[in-house]
This record gives sequence, structure tokens and C-alpha cells, in this order.
Amino acid sequence: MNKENTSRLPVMSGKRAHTNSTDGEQQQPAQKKMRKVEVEPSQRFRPAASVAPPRRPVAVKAPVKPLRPTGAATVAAAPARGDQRRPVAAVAKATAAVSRRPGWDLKGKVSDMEAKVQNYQSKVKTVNQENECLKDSIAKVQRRTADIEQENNGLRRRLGDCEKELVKLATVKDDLEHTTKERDGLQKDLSKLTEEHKVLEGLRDHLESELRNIQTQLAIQTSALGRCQDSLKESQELARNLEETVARQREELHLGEMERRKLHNTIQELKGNIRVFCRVRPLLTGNQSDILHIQLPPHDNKALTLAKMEESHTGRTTDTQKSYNFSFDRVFGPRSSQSEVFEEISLLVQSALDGYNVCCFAYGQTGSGKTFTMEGGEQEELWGVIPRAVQQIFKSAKALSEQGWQYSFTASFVEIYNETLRDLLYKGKPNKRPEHEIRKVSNNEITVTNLTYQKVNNEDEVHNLIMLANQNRSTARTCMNDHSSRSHSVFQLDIEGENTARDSKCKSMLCLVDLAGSERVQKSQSQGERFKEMTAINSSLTNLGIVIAALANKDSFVPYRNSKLTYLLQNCLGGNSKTLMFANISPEEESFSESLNSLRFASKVNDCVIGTASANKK
Ligand SMILES: Nc1ncnc2c1ncn2[C@@H]1O[C@H](COP(=O)(O)OP(=O)(O)OP(=O)(O)O)[C@@H](O)[C@H]1O
Repeated sequence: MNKENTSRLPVMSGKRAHTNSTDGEQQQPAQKKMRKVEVEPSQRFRPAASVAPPRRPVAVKAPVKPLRPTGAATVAAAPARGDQRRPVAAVAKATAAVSRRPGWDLKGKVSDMEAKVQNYQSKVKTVNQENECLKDSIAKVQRRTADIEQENNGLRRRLGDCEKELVKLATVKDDLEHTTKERDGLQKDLSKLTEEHKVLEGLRDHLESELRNIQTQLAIQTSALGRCQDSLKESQELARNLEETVARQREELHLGEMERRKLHNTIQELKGNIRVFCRVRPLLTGNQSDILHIQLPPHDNKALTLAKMEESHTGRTTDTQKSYNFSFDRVFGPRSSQSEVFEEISLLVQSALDGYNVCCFAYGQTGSGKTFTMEGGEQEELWGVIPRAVQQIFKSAKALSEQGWQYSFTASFVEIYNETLRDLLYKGKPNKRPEHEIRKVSNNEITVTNLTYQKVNNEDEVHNLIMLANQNRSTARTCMNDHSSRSHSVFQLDIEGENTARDSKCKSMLCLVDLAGSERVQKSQSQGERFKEMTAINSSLTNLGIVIAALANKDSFVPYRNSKLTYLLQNCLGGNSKTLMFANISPEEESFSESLNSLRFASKVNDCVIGTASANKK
């Protein structure tokens, strides 16, 4: 640089002045170059400035200015180009003058020499000035250099910082890549979410439209609800009125029921507490019109005539027809159905639910149709009194439950065979049958020891018990009827009713009795065990007649205990009961005398008026 500066100095050395003073124009490029040199550093730093923040070097402002004065000084201090050439020309002139001066002209020569010295002094002065200027320039350049170095150091530090930053940026780049990946992933997620969002928006729109529909429906329903509530209020009001009406009608019904019971009882009393029905069995074979000896008046269902031609004992008189007229509460002919028969006794059965003891028994010779009347056949239309009575009892109990009556039923089925009691509901081993005794307990109630008293809740349960009883029933063969029953069977249903709302209770029993055959001993041709059976049967039936007669006569003593049958039926036959007797007769002519016998017995019973029944009420 010094070399450059040296070579580009704006001032010519004395020697050069001598050698190059001929061409003053050569100095100008040197001056231009010098300006250029001073400007270049700042220009060179510009690219760096473009990297680093633009920090303008301090030296840029200063350097140009002093150089101009230098140049100017050079121009001012130094002689003008024309002037610079003048000393040289003067020297040359002086030289030429010297050379031209004659040797003797010393004075001229001295004056030339002095001019020369002056010229050189002026040059020295100019050079010194330039030298000072240059020193200033050098100092400035040095300061500038220092500044530049300083700046350079700053830039290096900055470069270092930048490198560090670059390293950091490399990490940042990694982070950026990672972040970019994450961003890509997030963008994918975002696009997915955007899709989902779109779907959800669609769904939302759909739901919103549904919501609007629902809201519309809700509004409709709300208004309908309002209407319903109004109508509910009206209905509640109506229901209250109806409830009051129902309560009033219940009261009326109860009073009506009480009235009905009273009237029913009055009717039963008017009919008599013991009633006798006669039933003629149809012929089992042949035409019913062949029954000639039993005459039933067509318009009187209460009369019956037994007619028989009697031969003259002497043979002198003609045969005479002997007629036996009977009158009963009702006479059923051979064509009467089971339902017709039951219709007549259903009112009596109803009395049992009203708290009256009811007894219904079938009397007649073997094979006359007692069992058929009481039990009947398997088919419902052939059902006899017992199944029909049970059906009616449970039906009526159910109907009365609506009026607050609750009933409980207990069934027992006992057989009296040869004056011995047998439990027909017994389920144990035959050889372990217990013995039974009839006992009178408190309230004059009759009970049988060791007997099965089975609680029943419905018709079916009773039917099952009847089937069990039939299996247990003792049957014996006789020459008159293969399956004739040689025993009395007594089905008893104890009824207890309670109406808690009315604080009413009632207790009664329904006895349905299928008596053993009533035929006379000699006709049955029985012997031995059979004879004993017949005697016992006849004895108990005779006692039944005696008891009924005693009751009719209002005897102070009624011999109930003379037979097991009357003892067992004591409460059903007494004053506090309603009794119905079926007199069953066979249609065959050979049964004439047995039929006559039965009808006579029935007639006697029919003539009896047994006290006034009263309901067992609390
Ligand atoms: N009204 C009737 N209609 C049709 N068949 C009847 C009628 N009455 C009785 N019978 C029939 O007559 C036969 C004898 O009747 P049932 O067994 O009822 O007589 P019974 O008096 O009970 O005899 P027993 O004293 O021996 O038990 C049976 O076959 C029965 O089906």
C-alpha cells in the first residue's frame, strides 16, 4: 500500500520533476487513482455489509475530503502545471542564459542561481506541505485501517456468531424438518378432520332439521297433551262422579242382596224347609211309553200315580186296578234332564252361601237312579247335583266377592257302611285306615274324628276329591245291581263367608247324600254279610224317617244318635236347615212294591214341616 501510495503520490519528486516535468497531464491519472484507492475499501466492504447488518465504516466519510485539499493544496501550494513547468523552463532558460551568459557575467549567473534556489525552496516548501498532507492521509488511512480491522474483527465475531447461529440453524433445520413432517401429518389430520367436520356439519344440518321436525311435533304433542290433560280432568271428574255412583250402587246392591236373601228365605220357608222331589228313572232298555204303572199327569208336575191291576183272590170278581196317588213338591219324569232337575234345587244351593245349612239326599231302592241324580255322568250335560252345586257355589262366591264377601271352603267325604264311618278322601294305606267317631263339639257342631277336611279353592279341586272318593267308595255286588252301593255316602262342604267392610260373617254347610239302596231284605235275597249290610242300611233309613217324623212332630227328643247317618246329618236335618229329598223310583213293573214303599216314605217326609230355618250369621 505504501508502495502504491508512493507510486501514486500526487506530488512529483524533484527528480521526477526533472525527468517528467514535461508532461503535467500524467499527474491527473495519479490523482484519479488515489481517489479510487481511498474509495475502494468502503466499496470492498459493501458485500460484507450486505451479509452483515449495514454498518457503515467510519472511514468512508472521512477519507475523500482531505485528499482534495491535498490535491488542491498540491495545486495551490505547488505551482500550476504551467507554473511547474516554469521553474524548469526558468532553469532551462537560466541554463541557457548561463550557457548564453558570458563567462564574465557573474552577476547574472548569481542571479540565476538565486532564482534556482528560490525555485527549489518553493518546491521544498510545497513538497513539505504535501508531505504533511500525506502524513495526515497516512494517519487517516491508518485510523481507517484500524477501523477496518476493528470492523473486520467485529465482522469475524459476527461471522463466528453467524456460524454458531448457522449450527443452531442446522438444529433448527432438523427441528424444522421434524416440524414440517409434523405439520404434514397435522395437515393430513386437518384434512381428515376437515372431511369429518364436513360430514359432521352435514349430520348437524340433518339433526337440526330433525330437531326442527321434533320441535314441531313436540309443539303438536304439547297442544295435544294440553287437550288430553283437559279431557283427563274431565274424565277424573267423571270418574269421581262414577265412583260416587258405584259406591251408592254398591250400597244399594248390598241392600238389594240383603233383601234378596230375605225374600229368598221367605220363599224357601213358604215352600217348606223340607221338600221332596220324586224322580222316575227311564227304562234302561225299551220304549219309555211302556211304563204303564207309573202315571204322570201331563199338566201337573207335582203328582204321580202308581197303578196296578190286582187279581181277585177268589177269582169270582174281576181284576181291579189299584191306584196310589202321590203329591210332591215336584215330580220329574223319565225324560227329565239333569239340568232341569238341578234348576229346581239351585235356589236351595244358593241358600248355603247365604248362611243356611242345606241337605239334599237321594232315597230309593238300588238301581233307581240315586247316584245318577247326585253325581251323574262324566259329560257336563250329565253332571248330577253334586258337581252342579259345586259349580254354582264357586260361581256365586266369585260374584259375591265383588260385594266384599270372601269365602273359604272345606270339603269332606264320608261313607257309612255297616254303621261304620270310612273316610273317602283317605290317601294312606288301606290297612292303616284310622277309626272315626262322630263328636259334637262346642256350638253344637258335629265333627268326625280323624276325617280328612280338605280346604278347596275352586271347582276343579272339588272334582278331584270326588274322583278320589269314587275310587275309595265301597261297592259290592248284589244280584240286583252289579255296582249297587251298599253304603251311604255324604259329601259335605263347609262354607265360611266374611264381609269385612260390612262386618258380616256367615257359616253354613252343604250336605249332599247318596243313600244306600232302600230295598227290603227278603227281596234282595241277600244272605250272610249281605244280609247284615241290608239290615244296617234299612235300620239307618228307618231311623232317618223316625228323626224326620220327630222333627215334624216337634218332639222334645229327636233320636239322632240311633244311627250314624242321622247323627252325622243332625245339623242338616234340624230346625236350622233346608232339606231336600229325592225319591228315586225304578220304572220297571217288578219294582212296583219297592217304588210304592219309597213313595210312601217320601210322602211321610213331605208331610213334615221342620221349623223355620235361620241363617248362621254373626
Ligand atoms: N235319569 C236317568 N237317565 C238315564 N239313566 C239313568 C237315570 N237314572 C239312572 N240311570 C242309570 O241307571 C243305572 C242305575 O242307576 P244308579 O246307579 O244311579 O242307581 P242307584 O240308585 O244309585 O243304585 P245303588 O243304590 O246301587 O247305588 C245306572 O246305569 C244309571 O246310569
